[in-house]
Amino acid sequence: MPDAILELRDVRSGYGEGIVLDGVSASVPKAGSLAVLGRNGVGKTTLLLTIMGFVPLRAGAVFFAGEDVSAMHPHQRARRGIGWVPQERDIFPSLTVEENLTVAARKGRWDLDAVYSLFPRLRERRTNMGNQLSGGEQQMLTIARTLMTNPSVLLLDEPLEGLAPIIIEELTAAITRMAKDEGIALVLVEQHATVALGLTEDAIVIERGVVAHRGRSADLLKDEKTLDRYIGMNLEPG
Ligand SMILES: Nc1ncnc2c1ncn2[C@@H]1O[C@H](COP(=O)(O)OP(=O)(O)OP(=O)(O)O)[C@@H](O)[C@H]1O
Repeated sequence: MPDAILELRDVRSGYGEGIVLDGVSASVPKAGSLAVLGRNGVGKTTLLLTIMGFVPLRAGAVFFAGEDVSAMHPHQRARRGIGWVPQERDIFPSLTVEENLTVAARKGRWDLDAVYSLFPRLRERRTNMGNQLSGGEQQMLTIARTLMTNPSVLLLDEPLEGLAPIIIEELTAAITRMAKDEGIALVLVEQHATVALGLTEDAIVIERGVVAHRGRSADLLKDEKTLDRYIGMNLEPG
């Protein structure tokens, strides 16, 4: 697929002797968005870790902007433009919000003004230390910090996990705005299928190491039978 920013070809990966993903293929168009769905433990996080290079490939390949990055270290992939937003809210606790943002900065459309306009709460908290933030604010800062590196694709690992409804609303609004940004593609791992499908154009469902279903997010959102079969109860946040 020539217009793909990210492409996984028959990806096989796992931990030690164990194989988690066993032939996963998927692609994300430039400025497109892909939801990665599936029950607990099917390998959604492993998929993101494999894209970043933290979990080694056993077979297959990962292409970014047409280049095979399979043999590259995670920091090389990050420098190429793959932005990873980990689940565990990775910020510097003893730096201020603004320092957390500026240490990550690379030239591009996402600068302090742009991320503050996406997350007004961070502008209000700009002089607070990282460890003085609520869980939701830490999640916003983790996303904003990755945006400051001006990635071409952003990998989001369960960004809404454990957050209060009001913060979930703010974050989904921000993710919607990011998804509309011409310059950035999204891969969104999320347990809550309806939220993830509302935020993305395309979706894959992983089961037993392979892509069990793929399609347009809007179509899957209406397809209760398929959702129930592959994902079960995790349809709503909370
Ligand atoms: N560091 C690790 N070492 C060994 N096995 C691991 C490791 N991390 C994850 N696994 C296993 O790999 C499988 C996939 O885990 P992964 O976290 O990718 O799933 P997930 O779909 O993201 O799950 P969840 O929705 O619960 O976050 C699970 O069986 C898990 O126990």
